[in-house]
Amino acid sequence: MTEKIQPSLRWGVIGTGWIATEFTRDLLLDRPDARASHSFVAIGSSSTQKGNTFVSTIWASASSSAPRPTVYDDYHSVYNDPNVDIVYIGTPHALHAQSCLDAIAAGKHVLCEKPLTINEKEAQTVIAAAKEKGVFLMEAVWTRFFPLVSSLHSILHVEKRVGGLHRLFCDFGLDMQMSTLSPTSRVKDPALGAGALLDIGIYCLTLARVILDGKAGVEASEPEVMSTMTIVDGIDYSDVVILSYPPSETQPQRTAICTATVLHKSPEDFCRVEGDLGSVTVFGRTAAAPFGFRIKLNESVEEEVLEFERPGMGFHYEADAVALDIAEGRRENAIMPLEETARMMRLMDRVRKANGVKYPQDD
Ligand SMILES: NC(=O)C1=CN([C@@H]2O[C@H](COP(=O)(O)OP(=O)(O)OC[C@H]3O[C@@H](n4cnc5c(N)ncnc54)[C@H](OP(=O)(O)O)[C@@H]3O)[C@@H](O)[C@H]2O)C=CC1
Ligand SMILES: O=C1OC[C@@H](O)[C@H](O)[C@H]1O
Repeated sequence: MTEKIQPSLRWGVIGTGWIATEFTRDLLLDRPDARASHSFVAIGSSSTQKGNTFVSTIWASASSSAPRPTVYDDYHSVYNDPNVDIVYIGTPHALHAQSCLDAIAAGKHVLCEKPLTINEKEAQTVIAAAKEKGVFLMEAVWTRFFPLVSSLHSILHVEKRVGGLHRLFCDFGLDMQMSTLSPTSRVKDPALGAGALLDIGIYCLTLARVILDGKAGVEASEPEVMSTMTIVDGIDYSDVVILSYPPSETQPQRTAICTATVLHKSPEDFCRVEGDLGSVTVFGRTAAAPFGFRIKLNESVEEEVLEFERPGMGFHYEADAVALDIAEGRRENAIMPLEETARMMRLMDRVRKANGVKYPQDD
């Protein structure tokens, strides 16, 4: 029997901040169960010194066999590097659209951090460009790829352990110490796309979709939306978004109450789903980093606890999925399809518009 060749990707990374560091570290981990292999060939940074520090810090602890990437003091050199298969975009929100367009124009596949862009209009432009160029594009909503999320979906929608679902509560709160941050911080500056909804609220909306929508894909039903936002210095510090899904042939009416704030840390039990037969509580560091969930059936006093370990932070789940897609000639991913990204951007546009939160890109 011939051994199947594992897909491999050569990454170019732009931006050398927090997420780019964690993403790169994770993909360099030795993983016995890896479904794909990843190497880093180019890093683009605003400065060579920053880029070199990024590489020396990460590669100091990476496997010694991992080759070091070329460091560029700009992003365009990464897009134009012939050794790069795919560009990972880890810059602030407002830069995503242009970086995606530039990478796509250079013929590169793209994995771009969430949110793909500032609004749906920009997202549609980027999606159209990727389709026209025939390259792969995905918004890096990494949580969708966690085994925890697929297990939760299967327990709720295939096994139907808690029966028909009624309500979901999900909170993503972080104390970002806003008063101490520079006005140019990406989580404070509206020009960079700051605001709780686009940065962290998106995770609760994602869990609401994955959990309350049986299909969680393009065929999912459209909810009614109600919302309120607390706005400080032009950005939303705290949000409440209520999604009300109409009853379907297979499910009763369902309501999701999604909250996000940059002022307070949410509790470890950050999400609860209630159904006819019981409830499920999802716990973890945040809605971006769930560790497990507990199932409590009405008839039982015991809770069943499922915990999920992952090597590193868990960024390899999305990266392996991308590598498999590209190796098999797909130009989008079935778990995070482009229409789903557009739909999520549309939902966030509606919430912002209803509450008067506007970015320069909305004009
Ligand atoms: N999936 C997840 O769990 C997470 C996702 N994210 C997403 O990742 C993206 C980046 O977030 P994060 O890593 O926290 O941000 P950081 O501020 O830590 O890093 C952003 C990097 O982008 C580059 N950059 C280019 N222009 C600017 C600018 N005007 N201001 C600041 N940085 C700039 C810089 O790299 P350089 O100077 O080298 O060019 C900087 O280091 C966001 O889209 C965010 O939503 C963030 C955290 C977690
Ligand atoms: O995606 C994210 O998840 C973790 C948060 O710390 C960060 O601000 C956000 O961008």
